Formats: sequence, C-alpha cells, structure tokens
Amino acid sequence: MCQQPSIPLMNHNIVFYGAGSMAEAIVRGMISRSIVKSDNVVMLNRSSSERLAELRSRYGVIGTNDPEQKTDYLKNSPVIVLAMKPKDAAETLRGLGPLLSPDQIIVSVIAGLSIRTMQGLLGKKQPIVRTMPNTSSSIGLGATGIAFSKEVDEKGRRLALNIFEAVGLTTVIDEERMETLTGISGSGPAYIYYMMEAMIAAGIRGGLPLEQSTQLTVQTVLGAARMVQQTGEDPATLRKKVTSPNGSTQAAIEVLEQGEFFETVIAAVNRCAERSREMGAALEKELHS
Ligand SMILES: NC(=O)C1=CN([C@@H]2O[C@H](COP(=O)(O)OP(=O)(O)OC[C@H]3O[C@@H](n4cnc5c(N)ncnc54)[C@H](OP(=O)(O)O)[C@@H]3O)[C@@H](O)[C@H]2O)C=CC1
Ligand SMILES: O=C(O)[C@@H]1CCC=N1
Repeated sequence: MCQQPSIPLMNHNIVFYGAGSMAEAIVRGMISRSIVKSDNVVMLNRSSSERLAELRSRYGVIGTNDPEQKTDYLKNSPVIVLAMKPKDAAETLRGLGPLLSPDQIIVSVIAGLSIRTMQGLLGKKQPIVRTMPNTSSSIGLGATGIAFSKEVDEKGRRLALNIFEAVGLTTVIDEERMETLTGISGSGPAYIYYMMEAMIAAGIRGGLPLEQSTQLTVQTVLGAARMVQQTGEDPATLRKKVTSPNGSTQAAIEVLEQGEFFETVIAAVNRCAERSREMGAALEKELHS
C-alpha cells in the first residue's frame, strides 16, 4: 500500500553513486513513500551487474555500470548521492570532480569523510551535504544527521532534507558532531541487533523455540522504544517501573552492572566515533598524495 506523500515529488534524477545496502535502504524508503518515481532513480556501482539487475527488478530503478552512461548521468543529475565505502571514495571523488557543474549537489553518506576533504578531492567548492543515515531508512524509520557546506543554498537544503525526511527523522548538526552521531544512530542499529541476538540466544538456551524467543525479543524492543516515544518518560524512569525492589529485573540489572554494561556501551559509541575520525583522517591524507 502506498502512503500519501507528505513531501513534494522529485521530478528530476537522483543518482546513487554506490548501490549497496545504504543506497538501497534510502531508495526503498523514498520509493515506498512515493517521493520519487522509480525511473528518476539512477543507481551506479563499480562492477556488480547482478546487483544492479536485482535493484532494477526490485524497485524499477535505472541501474548501470556502463562507463558512458555513468558519465552522462553524473554530468546531468542535479543530485548525486555518494554511497560507496570510505576506501573507494578518494579515487571516485577525484574522477567525479571534473564532470561536475557548480549547481550539482553532492550528498554524502560516507562515514568519516569531511566536507573539506570531499571538496579537496573533487578539486572544487561544490555544494555538499554530509549526512549520516542508518539502514532503518528502508522502512521509513531512519535517523539521519545532516551538515551543509556553506555553498548549499536554501533550495539545496530543502532538497536534501526532503530526501531524508521521507525516510525518517532528520536532524541538522554541526559537522564536528557527525562522528558522535555516527556512534549513536549510524551504527546504533547494529548494537541493538547484537543485544537482540543475545536475548534470543538466552531464550533458546532456556528452552524456548527460536521462533518464540525471536518474537518475544522483537516485540520487547519495539515496545520499549515506543514506550519512550509515546509516554514522554525517559528510559531511566521507565526502567525503574520494570524493576521491583529485590525482584527478578533488579537481579538481571545487577549482572549487567557487573559487566559494566552502561560504560561498555559508552565506550563502544566512543570507539565508533574514533574509528570514523580515523577513516576521515586516512581520506584527508589522500589530499596530499
Ligand atoms: N550500512 C550502513 O548501515 C551505513 C552505511 N553508511 C555509509 O554508506 C556507505 C556505503 O555503505 P554500504 O552501503 O554498507 O556498502 P556496500 O558495500 O553495501 O556498497 C558499496 C557500493 O559502492 C559501490 N562502489 C564501490 N566503488 C565504487 C566506485 N568506484 N564507483 C561506483 N560505485 C562504487 C559498490 O559497487 P560494487 O559492488 O560493484 O563494487 C557497492 O555498490 C559507506 O561509506 C558507509 O560509511 C552510512 C550509514 C549507515
Ligand atoms: O560501519 C560503518 O562504517 C558504517 C557507518 C555507519 C554504519 N555503518
């Protein structure tokens, strides 16, 4: 079933340069919310024709890795979303720069890669929107941090916001905070999945069938997130409501405390941010090589 679009339909091409999981999550979200027509979505990758065929048949998008067509799309599309891995970004940006005209907007989802480095690698002060989305964008429940280069005008800002508002929550932040945001919401789904894996495994070890253990875990995570959202109460208050004095929850929380759960999660978020900075620094070095 198609949802009523709350955001204007985009009438021009949007190119996804990199056609992996993150690009697919955004494309799936945008198409299912009807904010772009599938034949306005162009997906380019490096070599995998099978992957492009899969995307074409799944979403009706245009997908090509023919060099001439690629160049044509890259030269003529008003919006290009960079969605390759950081290790592939430097070479790609160097090749992309000469193709661009000043009004084309570059939207990057690449972890760690700063606006300054992108403009350096492109060799021009292109309008750049640096974002950090997450894969929940594919079901319209993404959380995306957005920072703009000063070259992005009001129209460009609105355009970028429309793309990500169509697939979930957006928040505009100072670029310096992007790594911290990556540690929370960019990579965050993986921590929650890891927690879920552990809960499901515990259920199975306790004798529950896989299906039941999975269903109970999923509903528990969903319900807990919705409780925070709908009651307006903070997680600590809600946790206390589950935790009877000297009861079973308290016993469980004590085990988590012994494992320094709280500080471990903070250390994981910090390490994620640090790793993003490391990847950014490696890309910055490319500027001087
Ligand atoms: N996955 C996630 O949860 C999130 C990822 N990101 C960011 O998104 C980016 C992509 O990640 P993800 O989708 O997971 O990666 P994937 O490995 O799934 O996809 C990478 C894509 O980039 C393509 N590619 C690589 N080199 C080139 C090139 N030179 N020209 C054109 N296409 C190229 C690959 O094509 P081919 O297969 O043909 O080599 C592939 O389609 C990363 O920079 C990551 O930091 C951001 C937020 C969340
Ligand atoms: O793991 C990564 O590098 C990317 C960035 C955020 C989520 N996945």
